Amino acid sequence: MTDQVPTLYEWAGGAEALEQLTEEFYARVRKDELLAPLFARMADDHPKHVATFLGEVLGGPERYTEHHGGYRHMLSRHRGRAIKAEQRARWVELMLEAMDVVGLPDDAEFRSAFIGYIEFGSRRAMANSQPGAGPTRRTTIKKWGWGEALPGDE
Ligand code: HEM
Repeated sequence: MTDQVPTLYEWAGGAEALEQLTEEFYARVRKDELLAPLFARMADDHPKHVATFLGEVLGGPERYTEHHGGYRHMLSRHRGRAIKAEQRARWVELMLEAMDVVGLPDDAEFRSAFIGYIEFGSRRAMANSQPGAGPTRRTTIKKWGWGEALPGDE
């Protein structure tokens, strides 16, 4: 039975859907007064890399680990950035907007699981970005699943 449950990655629509999401999201980030300064030197392929990272988190192929430096690279990109609480909150807000604009599935089960990860990941990113943040015990990308509500639950 459990084998038949799709991954969040499959449910979202795979790599293509996640790339659309991050393109839409970073287009908003670039225009946002709170976030634009943090991302002023972001490379053109940044949205694609974050889509690859999210795909791995959501149970898709482990491409970020295999080709983009994995967990440690992601961590190094947040280190020292001193992300502020209001910047994190805006990041989450724009991500939720982008999900609707690109039409990610909007069933309660998918959204609660995905948003749960967005909260988790953004809070970790903020904590690890603070000056003097210590080393993390984690060395690999955290995987995220459906949690308490599987697809089709009422
Ligand atoms: C679920 C939450 C998050 C995930 C999954 C995530 C993921 C990533 C990844 C994978 C990279 C490296 C991309 C690459 O390999 O090129 C990155 C870089 C970065 N992230 Fe995040 N991030 C998250 C939250 C945040 C938040 C909340 C902020 C700030 C408000 C932030 C700011 C940045 C910045 C400034 C960079 C470097 C951009 C550059 O290259 O100039 N991230 N993030």
